[in-house]
Amino acid sequence: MDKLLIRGGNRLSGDVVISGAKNAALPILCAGLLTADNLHLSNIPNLQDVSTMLKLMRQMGLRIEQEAGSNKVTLNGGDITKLEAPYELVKTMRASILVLGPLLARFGEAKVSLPGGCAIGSRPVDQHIKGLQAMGAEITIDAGYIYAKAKRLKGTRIVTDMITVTGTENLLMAAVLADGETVLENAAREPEVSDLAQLLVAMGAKIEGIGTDRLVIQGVDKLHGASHTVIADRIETGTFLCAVAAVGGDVTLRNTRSNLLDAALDKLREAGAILTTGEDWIRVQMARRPKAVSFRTTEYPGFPTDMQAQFMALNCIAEGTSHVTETIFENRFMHVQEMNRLGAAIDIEGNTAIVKGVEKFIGAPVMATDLRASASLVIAGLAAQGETLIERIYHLDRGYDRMENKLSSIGAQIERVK
Ligand SMILES: CC(=O)N[C@H]1[C@@H](OP(=O)(O)OP(=O)(O)OC[C@H]2O[C@@H](n3ccc(=O)[nH]c3=O)[C@H](O)[C@@H]2O)O[C@H](CO)[C@@H](O)[C@@H]1O
Ligand SMILES: C=C(OP(=O)(O)O)C(=O)O
Repeated sequence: MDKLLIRGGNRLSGDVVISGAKNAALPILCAGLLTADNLHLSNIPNLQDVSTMLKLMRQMGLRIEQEAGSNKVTLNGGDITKLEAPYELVKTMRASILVLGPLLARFGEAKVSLPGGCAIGSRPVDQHIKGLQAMGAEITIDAGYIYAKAKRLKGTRIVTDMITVTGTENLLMAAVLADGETVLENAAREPEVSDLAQLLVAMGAKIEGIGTDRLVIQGVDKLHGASHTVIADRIETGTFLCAVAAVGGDVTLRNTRSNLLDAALDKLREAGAILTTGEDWIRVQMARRPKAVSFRTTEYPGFPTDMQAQFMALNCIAEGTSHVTETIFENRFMHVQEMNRLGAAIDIEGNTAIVKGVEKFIGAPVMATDLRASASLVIAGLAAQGETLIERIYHLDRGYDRMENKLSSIGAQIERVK
């Protein structure tokens, strides 16, 4: 199993090109199930979850063309034969639940494995199911599979109990081919939801309220092909910004947008980073020890839960004490124990971590437990004195496009070892 070996202490400098967003690319690939025409997609990131999603799509009968070494993918859903997402693929990637809405909307039938609970929380899909049932689907759950059937989904008003990102995306993809009007209240406003909605509009869908918490969809009979460029990955962007803020340096991130992560950028400025931004770049300069910053995670446009662990790494070596409150997932502090192994001083009280800044991390062997926890350990390793060996980095590979290559190119000493 691959591991990452990091020798900490190097300042970072140079340019990094940010990839397309994982959390936009995954639902967008599922939109390929909604039409028999070609979807031409660009800026698809090269990461494990995308490979898994493409494998799932191929199994269903989608034709996929992908030029080697390019970030372009063409999908054709003209010959879909298998309306099923099996456990073997769903268990490695939660986003595979996103095939449920499109399959049901276009083919009236789907069999999708229930995604298992994972390290960050129980993550049920009851809101996806409740919404589809409200649209007239008959849904049963048997032996770990969701069996869904509907002659044609019917538009209706759906109010989800909480804001759910993939729940909104699943119901949106169901609603675009439903009969009549669907109103999604309490919709997620994450930029990745809007990116999916923009693609659906390019395919002929009728959607109003994009970017708001109320999406109004007029169902159409058929969608057609389209071309779309996936938005920049704001979480990859934030991860690199945190790395520079933790170890110091001067780095410009290209192909990204500062207005996708305002809350995180405010916190970085508070921590002492100097940020300058252009239309598609962000420059970060850090020449001091970071200052501790307190925050609570919330839905977009608030501080993203997917950046909590990386900022925790920064706080560990900051001047002062911070309070970090996680409000989205009930078990997203798995990195705390590993950071304490690297010399951090973190206590947990309920859903708040109290982080007392220490002078430095000291390198040690640690274990990655989930995707963003892995990224936070990489940041800790880059800032640490001595060597850090991170095990189980398959979590990192799920969601980052060649992270160690990008970090090496700006001066980090990081290598993949067996
Ligand atoms: C592939 C993808 O886009 N993943 C992102 C998506 O995950 P995901 O879409 O799974 O996260 P949700 O927004 O659905 O989850 C928010 C909260 O609602 C709960 N919930 C959700 C659905 C449901 O049917 N019932 C229920 O109880 C969840 O357990 C969680 O506590 O949004 C999360 C929150 O920004 C991010 O951390 C993930 O990176
Ligand atoms: C939790 C995440 O992803 P997923 O929903 O795919 O598990 C993430 O991207 O941080």
